[in-house]
Amino acid sequence: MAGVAGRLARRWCRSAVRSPLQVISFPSLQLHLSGTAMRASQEDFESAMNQVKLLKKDPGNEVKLRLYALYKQATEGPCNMPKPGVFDFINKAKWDAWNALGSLPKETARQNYVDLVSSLTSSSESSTQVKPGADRGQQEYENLVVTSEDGITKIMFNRPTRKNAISTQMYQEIMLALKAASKDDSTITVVTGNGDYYCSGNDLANFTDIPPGGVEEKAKQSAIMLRDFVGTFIDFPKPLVAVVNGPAVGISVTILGLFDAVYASDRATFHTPFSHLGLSPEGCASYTFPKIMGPAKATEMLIFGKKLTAGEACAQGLVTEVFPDSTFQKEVWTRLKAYSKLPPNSMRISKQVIRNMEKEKLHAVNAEESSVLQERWLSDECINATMNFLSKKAKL
Ligand SMILES: CCCCCC/C=C/C(=O)SCCNC(=O)CCNC(=O)[C@H](O)C(C)(C)COP(=O)(O)OP(=O)(O)OC[C@H]1O[C@@H](n2cnc3c(N)ncnc32)[C@H](O)[C@@H]1OP(=O)(O)O
Repeated sequence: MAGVAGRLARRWCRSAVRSPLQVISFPSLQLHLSGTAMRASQEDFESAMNQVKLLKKDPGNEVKLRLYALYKQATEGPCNMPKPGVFDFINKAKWDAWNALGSLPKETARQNYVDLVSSLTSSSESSTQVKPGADRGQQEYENLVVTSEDGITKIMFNRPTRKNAISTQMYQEIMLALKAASKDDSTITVVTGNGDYYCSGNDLANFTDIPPGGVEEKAKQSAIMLRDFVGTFIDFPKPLVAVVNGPAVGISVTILGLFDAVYASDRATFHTPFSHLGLSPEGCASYTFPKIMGPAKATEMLIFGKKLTAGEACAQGLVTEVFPDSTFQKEVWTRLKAYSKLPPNSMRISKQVIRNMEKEKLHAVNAEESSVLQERWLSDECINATMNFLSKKAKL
């Protein structure tokens, strides 16, 4: 283990830790954070405070609630306050958000708070550059092509030479693209892949970019990023559709349980080889998959790594409908264009009604899965499997 970690460590690059501690104050919820975050210097703190003051837009109640919850968790630990009454709407929403963090450690909550504020500053910068409804992204994103047409924003994974494996930068880009899509004037958002694959999951080379803090620090940063990434899907407010053009692996499969519809080519396969990689499920699949397909079928996928055909995934409820590959694009886009003309507010509200009861639970599951994976990434089983893939000794 030490030898392998050492080999990984030698490949580590820079990655100076930028951890601003910020104070955010908006009229409806006065949120203050004081004290010192784990890795934030006083200088970072002051500069971050200034950045927050420059935010042009109120980030909205959902984000403010998350900030509130993380702040409370970071400063007071798990929620142990009595639940406010049902008619005390604001305090109940705050209590719900805090309580949903369960036993998330104070340190992690503190760091997540800092990261959230940092992502707010970058997404507000990007949203000022993005024109709603316009083709927005070819130069803005390195690993995505984002277009908006006919009321549909399409987010396409664009690393076909690596089977659309999701690099660290790509996780960030997907979060930014989703945040922009949630605010643009499209009615439906679609995620798809360029090339023969939909997505080969996490880029296994992500774990070779180790920061000065070492593998433990890397695992911690990855868990934070994973939690934020999956959280963006949980909170996505509009109908979200996956157009699965080819094989899908790992995290690109697990998050399908958070989509509102999944259309698949009959070339697509669905594979979550977590045990083979020394990992454990993420993307809320430990909760959504047993719900969707029943525990026995979920076990075959999530524990034994059984690869499903598109037809099998459809029979088990993970996929909405399968199309022959030869007509896949035409049929799916014709259908989506028709759906995109439905009244947008009605669709959003229906999604809320269908999903909102589950949100709290999903955030708690996400936090738990991310913290379990933080440990897994440091295990011999996982390090050896990653090294085997990277040294070309193993493939799925
Ligand atoms: C960090 C925060 C979040 C983490 C969340 C946890 C997520 C978990 C997961 O997603 S687990 C799943 C991880 N994915 C894999 O294990 C897939 C690995 N890839 C393969 O087994 C194969 O590449 C394949 C079966 C997907 C495709 O095989 P084949 O058709 O033979 O193509 P190649 O192997 O030649 O692939 C072409 C090129 O792409 C590189 N590549 C493909 N997938 C990945 C990947 N996931 N990570 C890194 N690189 C990948 C592959 O190495 C080839 O590169 P090369 O041309 O050899 O340089």
